[in-house]
Amino acid sequence: MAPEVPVDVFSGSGKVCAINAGYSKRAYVTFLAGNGDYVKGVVGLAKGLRKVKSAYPLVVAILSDVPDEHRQILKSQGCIVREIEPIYPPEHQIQFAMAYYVVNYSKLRIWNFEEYSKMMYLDADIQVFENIDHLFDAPDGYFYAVMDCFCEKTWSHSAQYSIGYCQQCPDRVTWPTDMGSPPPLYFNAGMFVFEPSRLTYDNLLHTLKITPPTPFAEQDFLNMFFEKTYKPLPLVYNLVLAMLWRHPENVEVEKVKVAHYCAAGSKPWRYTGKEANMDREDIKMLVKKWWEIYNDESLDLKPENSVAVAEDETLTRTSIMASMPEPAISYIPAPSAA
Ligand SMILES: O=c1ccn([C@@H]2O[C@H](COP(=O)(O)OP(=O)(O)O[C@H]3O[C@H](CO)[C@H](O)[C@H](O)[C@H]3O)[C@@H](O)[C@H]2O)c(=O)[nH]1
Ligand SMILES: O[C@H]1[C@H](O)[C@@H](O)[C@H](O)[C@@H](O)[C@H]1O
Ligand SMILES: [Mn+2]
Repeated sequence: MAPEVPVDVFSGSGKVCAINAGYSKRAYVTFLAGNGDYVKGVVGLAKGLRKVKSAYPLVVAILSDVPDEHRQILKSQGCIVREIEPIYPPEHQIQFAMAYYVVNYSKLRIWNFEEYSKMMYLDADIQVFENIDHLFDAPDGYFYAVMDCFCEKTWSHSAQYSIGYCQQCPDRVTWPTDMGSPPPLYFNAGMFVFEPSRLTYDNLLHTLKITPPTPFAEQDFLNMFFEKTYKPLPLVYNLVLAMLWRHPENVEVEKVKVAHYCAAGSKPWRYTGKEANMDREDIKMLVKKWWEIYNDESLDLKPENSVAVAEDETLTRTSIMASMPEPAISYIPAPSAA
């Protein structure tokens, strides 16, 4: 059934904006920084979402250092490219679990994408194997994400790691009473469902200003900020690959809907098989599945839709986006499921 089309938000263009139509108030969103190879991850993700016939478009929040050539590739794959300003944490001596994690604070800008009522954030190193659109139907007012695992070396700075505690198997090592109460549930921030909101956005930025950075950067920050509204999703919605060898009893790999290639050495576009655990059959299978999607030309955006991209680029920017830096955003319809 055709959704109701509300008032045109394109200032003075007189055109009805599909962004504002009911069906397009939801979108997937990812984040891209720099001129490196993460762009491949976004292309793979765009194609993966098309393969599973997602009904919603993929917005890519990019920093200004993403080269033009990469922006064009993303648009040609049907992505909605939105440039965002970087966000920095307050200055502080801190060692991030990975030095580049500092860039991820900029992700907080996606709370300002208020023309969407609900969004699902996916890291560029994520791939979807099944349609997960139904997660948008989860009740509003919560922050949905999958619980993380604390067992990899990236966690060696933490109290959890030092005593061998992991929330994925809380009975293995019980939390010692002399360490206070056990930490609250902690999610991996590579995948989450949230509601953009100016109020939340302002609050996030304000709170960040008074919050010293910590090793997992915005992931720690979001865990703290959304502690009370966090609702855990089943593991199949974000399989952090280390789960395969850290908690095999919790994983049924054939049921996984979303794989997160975050384990050291597992990014498919950099995969060599040499790092620890990377010679596992399940890892090889998941890397192969990623490449099959990435290389599948039938999943490229069809040329007839690309024309729509070019036409839409001539539209004036919405007032909501007027504060965004150039280049102007472009809107394209949800990628065809064909
Ligand atoms: O040079 C880069 C580095 C990162 N990214 C983007 O930032 C995301 C996060 O980086 P990784 O996927 O490499 O990080 P991890 O999965 O190891 O990190 C986890 O912890 C991070 C802490 O900052 C974030 O919360 C991230 O979403 C979460 O999955 C990438 O997917 C990608 O979307 C880039 O675009 N370019
Ligand atoms: O975000 C991080 C990262 O993705 C690591 O690779 C993983 O081992 C951690 O559990 C997670 O918190
Ligand atoms: Mn990731």
